[in-house]
Amino acid sequence: MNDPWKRTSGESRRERARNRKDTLKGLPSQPSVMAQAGREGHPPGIGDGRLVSRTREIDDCSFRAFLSAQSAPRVAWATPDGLELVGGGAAAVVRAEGTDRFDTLRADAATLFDDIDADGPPAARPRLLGGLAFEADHTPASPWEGFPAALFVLPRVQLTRANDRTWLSVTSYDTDATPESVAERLDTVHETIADLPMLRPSGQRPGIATTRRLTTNAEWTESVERAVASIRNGNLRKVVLATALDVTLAAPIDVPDTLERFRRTYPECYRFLVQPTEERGFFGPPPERLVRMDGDHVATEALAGSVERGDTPEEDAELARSLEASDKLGHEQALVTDTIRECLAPFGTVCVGERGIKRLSNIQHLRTPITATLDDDTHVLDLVEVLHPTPAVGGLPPERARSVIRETEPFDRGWYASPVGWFDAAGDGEFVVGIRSAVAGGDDATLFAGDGIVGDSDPDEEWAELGPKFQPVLDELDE
Ligand SMILES: C=C(O[C@@H]1C=C(C(=O)O)C=C[C@H]1O)C(=O)O
Repeated sequence: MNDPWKRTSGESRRERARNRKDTLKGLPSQPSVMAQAGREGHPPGIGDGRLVSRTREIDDCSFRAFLSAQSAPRVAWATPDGLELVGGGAAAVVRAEGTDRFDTLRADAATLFDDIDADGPPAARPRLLGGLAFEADHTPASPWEGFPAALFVLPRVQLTRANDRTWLSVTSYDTDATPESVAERLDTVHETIADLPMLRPSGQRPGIATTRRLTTNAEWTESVERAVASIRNGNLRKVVLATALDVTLAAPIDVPDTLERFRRTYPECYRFLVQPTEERGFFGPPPERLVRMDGDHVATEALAGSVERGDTPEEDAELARSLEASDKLGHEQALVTDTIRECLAPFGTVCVGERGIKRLSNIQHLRTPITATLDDDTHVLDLVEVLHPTPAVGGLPPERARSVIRETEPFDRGWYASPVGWFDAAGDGEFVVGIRSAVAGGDDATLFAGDGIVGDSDPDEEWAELGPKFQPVLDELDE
C-alpha cells in the first residue's frame, strides 16, 4: 500500500502535506492540533480552522516584561546572531506521542499551515515553537508534568526582534477568524504593549535553600566504570551519561528574568523557554545547535570535549591547546562529527569544516562546523529526526547507548538534551540541543548535566566536568 507519510520521489512538500492531510481526515485518533483562540469547549478540528496572522512594526519594548505579562503557554527563543522571539498564549498547539511523533508533527503542522493568511516580514512569520522529549515513549511524570513527547506552540501574541527592528504579531486559528478581527486584536494588544515598563533584568536571584544530586559520586563512579568496561569489550563506542540536581529555591523563580540575564552572562549561547503550563518551564542557555535549515542550506555542528576556562589569556590558550591535543577528547568529538556527516549524507552534499574551539564564559569545547546543501525538498523535522540524539548527548551505537542511558540514569531525562526550536510553514527552522538547562517552577528547579564517556574516561575527571555544565543555570539561581 502507498504509505502517505513517506515521501515518494518527485512529490513536493506541499503535495506531501495534502496527502497526509487526506489521510488524517480518516483517522479516528484524537486531533493533535488544538486551536485555542476560540470559544472554550469548541475548538475546531484539524483542518477546520483558518490560520490568520497580522503583524506590525512597533517601537522596541521589554521582551522580558512582555513575557512576564503572558499566561501559559509561554515560549522564548533567542539566537547568538540576534533573532529574538517571545510568545504567549496559543493560537494552536501541535503535540505528539510515541514512535511516530515526527510523522504526526509534520502532518498536523502541514494541516495547520495550509491556507495560511499572514502579512509582515519574513522575520515575523508564523512559527511553531517548542520541542521534544529525549525519548519518544516519554510520559510526563514529575518534574516533567505538562511536557508531552512533543509539543509546539503557535503563539497567539508574539514579539520578534531582528536587525534592530521589533514587530508585534497576533495570530488566530479559528473557524471564524478574519483578517479584520485579527487586525482589531492587534490594535488592542498594541495598546497594552505601550503600557509595559522597560524592564531590565532585576539581578534579584531566588536563592538556593537546598540541593540534592540525584546520582551520588559513588554511583557515578560505578556507572562510568561499567560504561568504560562495555566500551573496552566492544559492546559500545561512546555513551553520554547525565546527572540531575534537584534544587529547592529560597523564593519562587522568575524565569523571564533569569532568561534575560543569560543575555549578558552567555552571549555566545542560545536562550530558550518552553513553558506549557503556569507551573513549570524548561529553559536554559545552550551553546549547541542541532540543526538550522533555510531553503536548501543546512548548518549544524559537532560540539563535544570540554576543558575549563583559564584565569589569564595565557592559561586560557594553554587549556585550549590541551583540548586540541587530547587524543581522548579528539576521538570523543570525531565520533560526533562522523555520525552527523553520515546522518546528513542521504539528504545532499555535506561539507565538514575545520575543527576549532568554542569558548563560552565558563568552559571551552571542541567544535566542527558542518554544512550541507540539500538535493531535495526536506522538512527541518526530517533532519531533527535523523540527528537526534547525536553522540554529543546520546552515544554509539545509538540504540545500545540509549538503553545504557535508560538502565543507568536514576531520573527521567524528560526534555533535557532534546531538540528545542522552531519551524515554519515552509519547513525551515532551527533547533538547539537542550543542554545547560533546567525545568523549574515555583520553588523547585531540576538541573541537568552530562558527559561523554569513552574507553579511557576516568570517573573522577568526568565528575569534575559536570560542575561547569550545571553552572550557567545554578549561578542564576544562587543569591
Ligand atoms: C551533555 C552535555 O554537553 C555535551 C557533552 C560534552 C562533553 O562530553 O564534553 C560537551 C558538549 C555537549 O555536547 C551537557 O552539557 O549536559
